[in-house]
Amino acid sequence: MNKTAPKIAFIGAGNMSSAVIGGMLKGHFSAEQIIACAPSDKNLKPLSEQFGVHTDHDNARACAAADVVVLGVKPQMLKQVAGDIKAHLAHKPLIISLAAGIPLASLSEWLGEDLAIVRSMPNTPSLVGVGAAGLYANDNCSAEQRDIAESIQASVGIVKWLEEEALIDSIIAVSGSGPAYFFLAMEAMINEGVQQGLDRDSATELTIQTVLGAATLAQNSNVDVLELRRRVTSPGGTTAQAIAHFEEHGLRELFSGAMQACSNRAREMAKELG
Ligand SMILES: NC(=O)C1=CN([C@@H]2O[C@H](COP(=O)(O)OP(=O)(O)OC[C@H]3O[C@@H](n4cnc5c(N)ncnc54)[C@H](O)[C@@H]3O)[C@@H](O)[C@H]2O)C=CC1
Ligand SMILES: O=C(O)[C@@H]1CCC=N1
Repeated sequence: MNKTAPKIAFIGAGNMSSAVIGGMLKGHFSAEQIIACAPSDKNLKPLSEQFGVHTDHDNARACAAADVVVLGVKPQMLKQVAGDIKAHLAHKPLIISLAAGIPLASLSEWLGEDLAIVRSMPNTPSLVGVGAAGLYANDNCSAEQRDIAESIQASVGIVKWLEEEALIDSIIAVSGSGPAYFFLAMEAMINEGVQQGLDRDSATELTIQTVLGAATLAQNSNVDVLELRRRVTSPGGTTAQAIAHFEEHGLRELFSGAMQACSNRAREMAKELG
């Protein structure tokens, strides 16, 4: 393996692969090192035009030349793709699977029991360098391979190594799917802002800045989010009314239920697809 500039093949070039590739290029990786594969040009063209990475329609050829193979296809496609590339992994590249709900046991069975495999659960804010990922490696991974997996994810955001594979399903519930919860909340806030008379552009800009501001403040404060909320909430004031409405209507239970549904679905997918 080329330790300084490993060749990295992304199999699947959709939302998540594009987000990681885009973020990597803003970090210390070069377009020269990266090849993205997909059946059609629809996803590949923007990647070659925007980022200048190599592209190919041939998964097997890209895998045969790679030090690291990142599996970025839908979980439903993974078994078939694994079957197509298995014969081209004799040089034992590091495999990184981004797939939700596909356990290491299935990946090893489909690709080769002796391969070093890391499960990674990133999220789409990787594209702008503020991703959050959880990693879990099988016992075949060397320290050097763990470092490579970590350096790919660390170039696009924060990384947490997990003690148990099952915790990948918790990472999905918190950060893998998490951006969607906030996009939904933002959509609702924008629509209500418009309902109350703001123009859509202003409502959108103010909502985005508020979410960014809250996250940035939480990240840079030495107090917890509960205290930060208290500081917004004047007794007898406006925020208190909004928070009381959320509490009365079970916002906490809604989050718990949604996040449990999320990780339960990952476990179901493992039974259906793994
Ligand atoms: N979208 C997200 O926020 C996250 C997704 N993931 C995981 O990332 C993986 C990819 O998800 P998305 O990027 O959202 O899906 P997507 O549908 O946007 O991308 C899938 C890509 O695979 C390509 N593809 C389909 N068949 C192929 C084949 N036979 N060979 C090579 N490429 C093929 C498609 O052309 C497309 O480029 C999934 O396993 C998902 O669980 C993980 C974390 C977050
Ligand atoms: O919805 C999904 O299945 C993927 C995994 C985490 C985020 N998106």
